[in-house]
Amino acid sequence: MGNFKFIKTSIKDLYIIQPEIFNDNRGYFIESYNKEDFYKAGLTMNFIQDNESKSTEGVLRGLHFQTQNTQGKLVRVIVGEVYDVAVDLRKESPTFGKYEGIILSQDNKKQLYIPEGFAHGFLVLSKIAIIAYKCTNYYAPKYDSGIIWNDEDININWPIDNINKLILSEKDKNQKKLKDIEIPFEYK
Ligand SMILES: Cc1cn([C@H]2C[C@H](O)[C@@H](COP(=O)(O)OP(=O)(O)O[C@H]3O[C@H](C)C(=O)[C@H](O)[C@H]3O)O2)c(=O)[nH]c1=O
Repeated sequence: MGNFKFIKTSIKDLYIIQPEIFNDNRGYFIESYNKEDFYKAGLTMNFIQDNESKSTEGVLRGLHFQTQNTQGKLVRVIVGEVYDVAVDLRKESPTFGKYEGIILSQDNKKQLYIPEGFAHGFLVLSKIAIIAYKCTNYYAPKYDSGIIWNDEDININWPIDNINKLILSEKDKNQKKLKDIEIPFEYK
Protein backbone atom coordinates (compact mmCIF):
# COMPACT_ATOMS: atom_id res chain seq x y z
CA MET A 1 0.00 0.00 0.00
CA GLY A 2 2.98 2.32 0.49
CA ASN A 3 1.87 3.96 3.69
CA PHE A 4 5.42 4.78 4.79
CA LYS A 5 8.08 7.42 4.16
CA PHE A 6 11.63 6.10 4.78
CA ILE A 7 14.01 8.90 5.71
CA LYS A 8 17.77 8.43 5.74
CA THR A 9 19.76 10.01 8.57
CA SER A 10 23.36 11.21 8.87
CA ILE A 11 24.27 7.67 10.00
CA LYS A 12 24.29 4.92 7.37
CA ASP A 13 21.53 2.26 7.83
CA LEU A 14 19.76 4.31 10.57
CA TYR A 15 16.31 5.30 9.27
CA ILE A 16 13.43 7.46 10.42
CA ILE A 17 10.13 5.97 9.28
CA GLN A 18 6.98 8.06 8.98
CA PRO A 19 3.79 6.00 8.67
CA GLU A 20 0.80 7.63 7.00
CA ILE A 21 -1.74 8.64 9.68
CA PHE A 22 -5.38 8.14 8.71
CA ASN A 23 -7.36 10.54 10.94
CA ASP A 24 -11.14 10.64 10.99
CA ASN A 25 -13.92 11.61 13.39
CA ARG A 26 -13.31 8.36 15.37
CA GLY A 27 -9.57 8.83 15.90
CA TYR A 28 -6.69 7.53 13.82
CA PHE A 29 -5.36 4.42 12.04
CA ILE A 30 -1.80 3.58 11.02
CA GLU A 31 -0.03 0.55 9.74
CA SER A 32 2.88 0.41 12.21
CA TYR A 33 4.80 -2.14 10.16
CA ASN A 34 4.40 -3.72 6.72
CA LYS A 35 6.99 -6.28 5.63
CA GLU A 36 6.47 -5.74 1.90
CA ASP A 37 6.78 -1.94 2.14
CA PHE A 38 9.89 -2.22 4.32
CA TYR A 39 11.50 -4.80 2.01
CA LYS A 40 10.80 -2.59 -1.02
CA ALA A 41 12.65 0.21 0.82
CA GLY A 42 15.60 -2.14 1.40
CA LEU A 43 14.77 -2.74 5.08
CA THR A 44 14.86 -6.51 4.80
CA MET A 45 15.30 -7.35 8.48
CA ASN A 46 13.29 -10.09 10.13
CA PHE A 47 11.69 -9.15 13.46
CA ILE A 48 11.30 -12.01 15.92
CA GLN A 49 10.51 -10.32 19.24
CA ASP A 50 8.19 -7.42 20.13
CA ASN A 51 8.74 -5.40 23.32
CA GLU A 52 6.71 -2.80 25.19
CA SER A 53 7.69 -0.67 28.17
CA LYS A 54 6.00 2.07 30.16
CA SER A 55 7.99 4.77 31.91
CA THR A 56 7.23 7.92 33.84
CA GLU A 57 8.55 11.42 33.13
CA GLY A 58 12.30 11.76 33.60
CA VAL A 59 13.05 8.06 33.12
CA LEU A 60 16.11 7.43 30.98
CA ARG A 61 16.60 3.85 29.80
CA GLY A 62 19.91 3.17 28.12
CA LEU A 63 22.32 3.16 26.46
CA HIS A 64 21.87 -0.55 25.83
CA PHE A 65 23.06 -3.19 23.39
CA GLN A 66 23.74 -6.90 23.36
CA THR A 67 27.30 -7.96 22.53
CA GLN A 68 25.97 -11.11 20.87
CA ASN A 69 22.49 -11.78 19.53
CA THR A 70 22.79 -8.10 18.63
CA GLN A 71 19.36 -6.57 18.01
CA GLY A 72 18.09 -4.31 15.30
CA LYS A 73 15.10 -2.36 16.73
CA LEU A 74 12.11 -0.62 15.20
CA VAL A 75 11.03 1.80 17.93
CA ARG A 76 7.77 3.75 18.23
CA VAL A 77 5.83 5.59 20.91
CA ILE A 78 2.22 4.63 21.53
CA VAL A 79 1.56 7.01 24.44
CA GLY A 80 3.50 10.15 25.34
CA GLU A 81 6.76 11.52 24.01
CA VAL A 82 10.41 10.46 24.26
CA TYR A 83 13.78 11.66 23.02
CA ASP A 84 15.11 8.51 21.37
CA VAL A 85 18.84 8.02 20.77
CA ALA A 86 20.89 5.57 18.71
CA VAL A 87 24.71 5.45 18.91
CA ASP A 88 26.80 3.88 16.13
CA LEU A 89 29.09 1.23 17.70
CA ARG A 90 30.25 -0.42 14.49
CA LYS A 91 34.06 -0.44 14.42
CA GLU A 92 35.53 1.23 11.27
CA SER A 93 32.18 2.99 10.70
CA PRO A 94 32.84 6.59 9.59
CA THR A 95 30.23 7.57 12.18
CA PHE A 96 31.56 5.36 15.00
CA GLY A 97 30.58 6.90 18.35
CA LYS A 98 28.21 9.36 16.68
CA TYR A 99 24.53 9.54 17.73
CA GLU A 100 21.22 10.53 16.25
CA GLY A 101 18.48 11.81 18.56
CA ILE A 102 14.83 12.22 17.60
CA ILE A 103 11.51 13.01 19.29
CA LEU A 104 9.16 10.06 18.90
CA SER A 105 5.62 10.73 20.08
CA GLN A 106 2.01 9.61 20.06
CA ASP A 107 1.32 12.61 17.82
CA ASN A 108 4.08 12.40 15.21
CA LYS A 109 3.94 8.57 15.09
CA LYS A 110 7.52 8.62 13.87
CA GLN A 111 9.60 5.45 14.19
CA LEU A 112 13.36 4.94 14.37
CA TYR A 113 14.95 1.85 12.83
CA ILE A 114 18.13 1.19 14.80
CA PRO A 115 20.33 -1.38 13.06
CA GLU A 116 22.33 -4.10 14.75
CA GLY A 117 25.61 -2.70 16.10
CA PHE A 118 24.06 0.33 17.79
CA ALA A 119 23.36 1.29 21.40
CA HIS A 120 19.81 2.48 22.10
CA GLY A 121 18.30 4.64 24.81
CA PHE A 122 15.51 7.13 25.42
CA LEU A 123 14.45 9.88 27.83
CA VAL A 124 10.77 10.29 28.70
CA LEU A 125 9.51 13.84 28.15
CA SER A 126 5.80 13.32 28.91
CA LYS A 127 4.05 12.38 32.16
CA ILE A 128 4.16 8.77 31.02
CA ALA A 129 5.38 7.09 27.84
CA ILE A 130 4.59 3.68 26.45
CA ILE A 131 7.02 2.52 23.80
CA ALA A 132 6.79 -0.54 21.60
CA TYR A 133 9.65 -1.93 19.55
CA LYS A 134 10.30 -4.86 17.28
CA CYS A 135 13.65 -6.68 17.58
CA THR A 136 15.64 -8.75 15.08
CA ASN A 137 17.04 -11.00 17.78
CA TYR A 138 16.01 -12.49 21.11
CA TYR A 139 16.75 -11.04 24.54
CA ALA A 140 20.01 -12.50 25.81
CA PRO A 141 20.75 -11.13 29.30
CA LYS A 142 24.17 -12.75 29.46
CA TYR A 143 25.15 -10.54 26.49
CA ASP A 144 23.47 -7.43 27.90
CA SER A 145 25.84 -4.45 27.88
CA GLY A 146 25.69 -0.69 27.82
CA ILE A 147 27.32 2.73 27.89
CA ILE A 148 26.71 5.44 30.47
CA TRP A 149 24.03 7.90 29.30
CA ASN A 150 26.23 11.00 29.75
CA ASP A 151 29.44 9.70 28.21
CA GLU A 152 31.32 12.89 27.32
CA ASP A 153 32.89 11.27 24.22
CA ILE A 154 29.40 10.78 22.74
CA ASN A 155 28.10 13.98 24.29
CA ILE A 156 24.36 13.40 23.79
CA ASN A 157 22.40 16.61 24.14
CA TRP A 158 19.59 15.07 26.24
CA PRO A 159 16.71 17.56 26.65
CA ILE A 160 16.83 17.34 30.45
CA ASP A 161 15.30 20.33 32.18
CA ASN A 162 16.04 19.13 35.71
CA ILE A 163 18.87 16.64 36.29
CA ASN A 164 17.46 15.90 39.76
CA LYS A 165 14.34 14.48 38.15
CA LEU A 166 16.31 11.88 36.17
CA ILE A 167 15.23 8.30 36.98
CA LEU A 168 17.71 5.54 36.10
CA SER A 169 17.86 1.84 36.96
CA GLU A 170 20.78 0.83 39.22
CA LYS A 171 22.25 -0.87 36.16
CA ASP A 172 22.05 2.32 34.11
CA LYS A 173 23.59 4.42 36.88
CA ASN A 174 26.69 2.21 36.62
CA GLN A 175 27.17 1.68 32.90
CA LYS A 176 30.72 2.08 31.55
CA LYS A 177 32.15 4.72 29.23
CA LEU A 178 32.55 3.90 25.54
CA LYS A 179 36.35 4.10 25.82
CA ASP A 180 36.35 1.48 28.59
CA ILE A 181 34.43 -1.26 26.79
CA GLU A 182 35.34 -3.79 24.12
CA ILE A 183 33.20 -3.15 21.04
CA PRO A 184 32.40 -6.29 19.09
CA PHE A 185 30.52 -4.86 16.11
CA GLU A 186 31.92 -4.92 12.59
CA TYR A 187 30.84 -2.37 9.96
CA LYS A 188 29.38 -4.08 6.90
C1 LIG B 1 14.96 -5.99 27.49
C2 LIG B 1 14.21 -7.14 28.10
C3 LIG B 1 13.99 -7.21 29.46
N1 LIG B 1 13.32 -8.27 29.99
C4 LIG B 1 13.09 -8.27 31.45
C5 LIG B 1 14.38 -8.31 32.26
C6 LIG B 1 14.08 -7.45 33.45
O1 LIG B 1 13.57 -8.23 34.51
C7 LIG B 1 12.99 -6.49 32.99
C8 LIG B 1 13.50 -5.10 32.74
O2 LIG B 1 14.65 -5.22 31.93
P1 LIG B 1 15.59 -3.98 31.69
O3 LIG B 1 15.76 -3.21 32.97
O4 LIG B 1 16.83 -4.47 30.98
O5 LIG B 1 14.69 -3.09 30.71
P2 LIG B 1 15.14 -1.76 29.96
O6 LIG B 1 16.01 -0.91 30.85
O7 LIG B 1 13.91 -1.18 29.39
O8 LIG B 1 16.06 -2.30 28.78
C9 LIG B 1 15.77 -2.05 27.44
O9 LIG B 1 16.00 -0.69 27.23
C10 LIG B 1 16.59 -0.28 26.04
C11 LIG B 1 16.03 1.07 25.69
C12 LIG B 1 16.59 -1.23 24.92
O10 LIG B 1 16.66 -0.85 23.75
C13 LIG B 1 16.61 -2.68 25.21
O11 LIG B 1 15.50 -3.32 24.61
C14 LIG B 1 16.62 -3.00 26.63
O12 LIG B 1 17.96 -2.95 27.09
O13 LIG B 1 12.45 -7.04 31.79
C15 LIG B 1 12.85 -9.31 29.22
O14 LIG B 1 12.24 -10.28 29.72
N2 LIG B 1 13.07 -9.26 27.86
C16 LIG B 1 13.73 -8.23 27.26
O15 LIG B 1 13.89 -8.22 26.01
